[in-house]
Amino acid sequence: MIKDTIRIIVAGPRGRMGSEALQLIDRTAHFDLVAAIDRKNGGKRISDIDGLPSSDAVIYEDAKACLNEVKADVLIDLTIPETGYKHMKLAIEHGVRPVVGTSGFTEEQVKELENLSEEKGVGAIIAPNFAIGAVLMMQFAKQAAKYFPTVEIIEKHHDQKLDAPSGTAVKTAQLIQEVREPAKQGHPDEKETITGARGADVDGMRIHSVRLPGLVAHQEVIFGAPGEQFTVKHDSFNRASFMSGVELAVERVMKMDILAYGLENILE
Ligand SMILES: NC(=O)C1=CN([C@@H]2O[C@H](COP(=O)(O)OP(=O)(O)OC[C@H]3O[C@@H](n4cnc5c(N)ncnc54)[C@H](OP(=O)(O)O)[C@@H]3O)[C@@H](O)[C@H]2O)C=CC1
Ligand SMILES: O=C(O)C1=N[C@H](C(=O)O)C[C@H](O)C1
Repeated sequence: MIKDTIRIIVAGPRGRMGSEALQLIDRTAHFDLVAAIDRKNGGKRISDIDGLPSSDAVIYEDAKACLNEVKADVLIDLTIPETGYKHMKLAIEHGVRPVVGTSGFTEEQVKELENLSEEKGVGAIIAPNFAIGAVLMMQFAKQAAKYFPTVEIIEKHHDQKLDAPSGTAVKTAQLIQEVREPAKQGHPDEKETITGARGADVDGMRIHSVRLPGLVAHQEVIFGAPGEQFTVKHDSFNRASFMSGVELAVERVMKMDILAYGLENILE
């Protein structure tokens, strides 16, 4: 079956994820890179940048100008939280469907974007993690939390990551919150002698963020009960692990008219 071409803008094309997304577009017959948004190299073409695929797509530094001048169906954003949020709003206002992997949005920002997407009838996806295994790990964690409400999340990432906790850990905690009553964990009288020792507190469950060179993206969710422990774990060893999710999101967003927060909402 011949699929309709999907015209795509990528924001953050020089980044670890953005450059991987360009390769995905390059090898996918019905994906067409029509422009990129970067904070430098305005006016150049993607093929002018060392290490990026051969493409005539023009780079814009001004996101608004890009969306005004270029006909596009989807904006893939893989930048930083403040920029990703602005790009997402702009895209929806221009009728371009955003697929956003950028992490670090606040709950209020997600809510605002949900409302905007619904109001404009423009589909959108925010995926805290595009790796299918990570999505399953989050769903299994939610399922386990019904039976094991005492839980700690340990996420481990490369040391160039800007946000902590990771978007995946935040989403995991939110999914667990749907089935777990708030309850303080640990000893009722426990005290941190060094601030932060017990990690971030979400309704009494804890999130710990590890940042080390050599890591990519890893998370374990550890459930404890008297005499037993249950762990759900996922590892991304490279950024190719995220690309099947990006591809799926680009395909699915074309048929959507509201925002989905989390890839689990579009998996069949
Ligand atoms: N959902 C998922 O599955 C995944 C999500 N992520 C998230 O994706 C985002 C990007 O990650 P990663 O690729 O590792 O990060 P990188 O730092 O490698 O890439 C980010 C890119 O965004 C660029 N950028 C920053 N500001 C702007 C701007 N105003 N306009 C255009 N481009 C801009 C940066 O430019 P410069 O180089 O000049 O700083 C850089 O090239 C992060 O939020 C990360 O958490 C990462 C992996 C998987
Ligand atoms: O910055 C990263 O690398 C990643 N960010 C996302 C997150 O914050 O969860 C997804 C993945 O963990 C990789």
